Amino acid sequence: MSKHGNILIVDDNEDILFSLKLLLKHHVNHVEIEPNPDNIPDLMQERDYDVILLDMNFSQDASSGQEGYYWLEKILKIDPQAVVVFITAYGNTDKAVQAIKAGATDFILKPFQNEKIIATVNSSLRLRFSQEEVSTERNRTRELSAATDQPFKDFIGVAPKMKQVFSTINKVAGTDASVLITGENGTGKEVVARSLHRNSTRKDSIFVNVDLGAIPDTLFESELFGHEKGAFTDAKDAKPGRFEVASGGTLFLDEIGNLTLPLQAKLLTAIERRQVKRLGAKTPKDIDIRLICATNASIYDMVDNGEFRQDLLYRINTVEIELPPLRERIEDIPLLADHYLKIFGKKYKKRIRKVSAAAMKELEMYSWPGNIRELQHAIERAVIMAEGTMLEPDDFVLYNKSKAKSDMEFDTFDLDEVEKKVIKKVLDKTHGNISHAARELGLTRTSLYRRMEKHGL
Ligand SMILES: Nc1ncnc2c1ncn2[C@@H]1O[C@H](COP(=O)(O)OP(=O)(O)OP(=O)(O)O)[C@@H](O)[C@H]1O
Repeated sequence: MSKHGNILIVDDNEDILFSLKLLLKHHVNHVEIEPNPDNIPDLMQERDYDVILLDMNFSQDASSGQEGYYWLEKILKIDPQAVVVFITAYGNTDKAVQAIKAGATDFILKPFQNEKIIATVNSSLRLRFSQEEVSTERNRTRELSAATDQPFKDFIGVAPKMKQVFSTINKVAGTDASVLITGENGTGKEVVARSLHRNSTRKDSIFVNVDLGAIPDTLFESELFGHEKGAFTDAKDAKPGRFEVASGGTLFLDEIGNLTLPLQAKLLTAIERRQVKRLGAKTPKDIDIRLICATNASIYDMVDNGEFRQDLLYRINTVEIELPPLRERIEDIPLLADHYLKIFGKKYKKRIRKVSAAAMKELEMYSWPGNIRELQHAIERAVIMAEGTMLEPDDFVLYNKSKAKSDMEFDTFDLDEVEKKVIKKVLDKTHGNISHAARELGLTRTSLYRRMEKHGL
């Protein structure tokens, strides 16, 4: 047994107190004994106890155990993670079940068997330490997610495809269904995952984000499932995995397409069994997570090519949300540009009213390979560079700007072909809205219809 751990023993029988102290003091760091349960709250204020051994029956009420329950409740109120082991002379299965239901971890029977006491205290300490690791990891993750949630939590979109996304989020957020979010880089997959969590019954619990693309294969298991101390050379301390930390909340696995086939098999087993086993551990732990995955790869092609397991795909895609690239939601560009203009104007203390009409036209024409993230950076840079009160085309440096025009570059000068291409492009942009398309093209609706018919559009 380790010499770690502080133990508090509360029993009105002084003989028991002294014999337990004598037994345990060689095995743990500190043993405190206390005959009067009224002093428990003060003792817990003074020191952090890892395990509390608590008598069920104090003198006034000899065998019902009611006093034990009363003090158990008090202890758990002070420290909901407290590990309490009952001491009782009247053990039977019913009592044991009742005690565990009430929040006790275990119980030991009088008369004592020394080995049994040491084993119980030892496993209770292990439980306490592993709870502490999980809660330290949780706090760390919570701080990180609070930081990433901060500046850009608004979720903007009026394009029909985005309305569909919002409606799906509303329908599935409250369920525990697994969701697969697909979309190019920077289209907002993580934003969607966070919104699903925020609108779920798990919203007061944790959201844990794991970027599978950033974890080397060799660390995958220990990162996701955790490890015990000494499980491998660098495992100096035990560490809970992301699954354990996320238990009770939502686990977001980003870049799921990056997993190798052997790792996919391990992930599938964990999802199916709802259990994970730390590296080096003997027994698995139950986990309760809502799983959200995301990918920018065409996962169905990967299944066809044997690169992604079909059975895993079926486990993770109960509901699918497809995020459109920014170039297919042009009407959102002015809204997003405005949104980020406000944020960065404030950040850099610049009074910039708007994006000029000429600049906005360029933004709308650009293909945005990096999607919203690229737009965000473009606006940030423009805000920093701008000298006037409006963002002008020259304030923007768009990556491969020529790409902006690529749709409008023609490999023919045949006027008919060029006309067909232009009309098609405008119809795409207006999502087939004839009135809007006609207005953009400077045509009447009737003449647009006539031209569409001519080109078979
Ligand atoms: N609808 C939206 N409204 C406002 N901002 C958004 C929206 N969608 C995404 N963003 C912002 O765009 C940036 C990229 O979004 P996010 O990280 O969610 O994309 P992603 O698809 O997960 O990217 P990657 O594939 O690279 O992980 C973030 O800063 C996010 O706040």
